[in-house]
Amino acid sequence: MLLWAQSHGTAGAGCYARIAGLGGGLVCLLGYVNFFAWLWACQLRAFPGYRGKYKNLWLTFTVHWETLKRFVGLLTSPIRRLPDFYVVGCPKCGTSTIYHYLTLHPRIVLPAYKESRFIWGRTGLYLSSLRLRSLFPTWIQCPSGHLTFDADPTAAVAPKFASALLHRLTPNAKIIIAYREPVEAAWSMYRFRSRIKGRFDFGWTFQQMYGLERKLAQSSCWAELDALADSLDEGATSVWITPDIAFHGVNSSMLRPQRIADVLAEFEARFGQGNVLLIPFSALVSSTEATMRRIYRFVGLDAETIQLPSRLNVQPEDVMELVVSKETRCQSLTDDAARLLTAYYAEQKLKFAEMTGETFECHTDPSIGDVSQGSAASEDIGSIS
Ligand SMILES: Nc1ncnc2c1ncn2[C@@H]1O[C@H](COP(=O)(O)OS(=O)(=O)O)[C@@H](OP(=O)(O)O)[C@H]1O
Repeated sequence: MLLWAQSHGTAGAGCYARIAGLGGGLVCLLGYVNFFAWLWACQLRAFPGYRGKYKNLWLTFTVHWETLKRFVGLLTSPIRRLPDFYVVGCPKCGTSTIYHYLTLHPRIVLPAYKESRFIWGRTGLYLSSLRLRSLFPTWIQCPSGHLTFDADPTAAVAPKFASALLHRLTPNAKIIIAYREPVEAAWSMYRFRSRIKGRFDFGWTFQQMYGLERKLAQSSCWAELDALADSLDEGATSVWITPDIAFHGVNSSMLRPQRIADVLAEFEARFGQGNVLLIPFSALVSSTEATMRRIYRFVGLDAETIQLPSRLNVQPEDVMELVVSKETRCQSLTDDAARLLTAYYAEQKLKFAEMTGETFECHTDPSIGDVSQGSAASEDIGSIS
């Protein structure tokens, strides 16, 4: 080529440069297309609600901007921080409110997302320290004396696996667990999930969603996750999950994550009791400001001098990229749902009470979660699964 360019003088050299430029451009374009397709397969798997937000991924400017940010995130992983603390649950227990208040503290630096969904493949099915770092600020953005965190309550879906993974990657992290009367929280999740546009279960009835989750509960995925947790406990520093595991994790967000006794037991077993803070939903609702100051103190931040709004109710759609239908399907808990959910959580509630001495306060309806209804409904649970 060089000899050809010499024999054809400057015109030949210009032509050569153009061909090289075109070739280079094509390689970059193919690389980008490849990365884009891979990244959005991960994003949509971990966060099906994105489908409602972005109708046509390829034609949306913000999607390309997000793609570039994630590319830079992955490239610069080695100089990024790992989270100092996690809000691991439970869903529908005020985690968006907690997240919002955390963002108000001057010594807290925001992660890329409110919920990383890292354990469900946000950065691919290979889960390692470098992949996790890519979602958090660099050491320059988050210098010493500052903290960063992840508020991902989907960790409560598979607490054994999540605690084993997070403990392996960040053994000194602190853990915050908000909890709420589980029947009420599960019902809140049903109402929410059935209104997220773009999800396959948009508009579903409670029976449909309950049936799906009972079916997913039969899968061998949960045993696979437990085996992965064992390998992490034995020293593995990274694991691969499967697309099937990711699907089960993301779509089991109504029933499983309210198994509060299991969530608490798994995280305490790995991180130690002193590093786990339980936040009752009732305290968050009645004294949001004081509860947030408690959280700041727990993670080692100044809690006294900062000004806070007194009582905000932040909804997940305010802090996540979701489109939620305004139509509110059947607001109050149906008798049928109350029976099924009460039976489902009866054992967990007793176990939690034994572990902590805490009881649950109900906000929507004091009759919710009456354990006496439990045995009558246990047959229904069997028949649906
Ligand atoms: N301050 C305050 N007062 C009263 N209620 C509050 C408050 N903060 C959060 N909430 C209620 O918490 C529910 C949302 O919880 P999450 O943000 O954890 O949801 S999610 O898991 O992120 O989807 C959602 O509950 P439901 O209204 O029952 O759906 C919010 O209304």
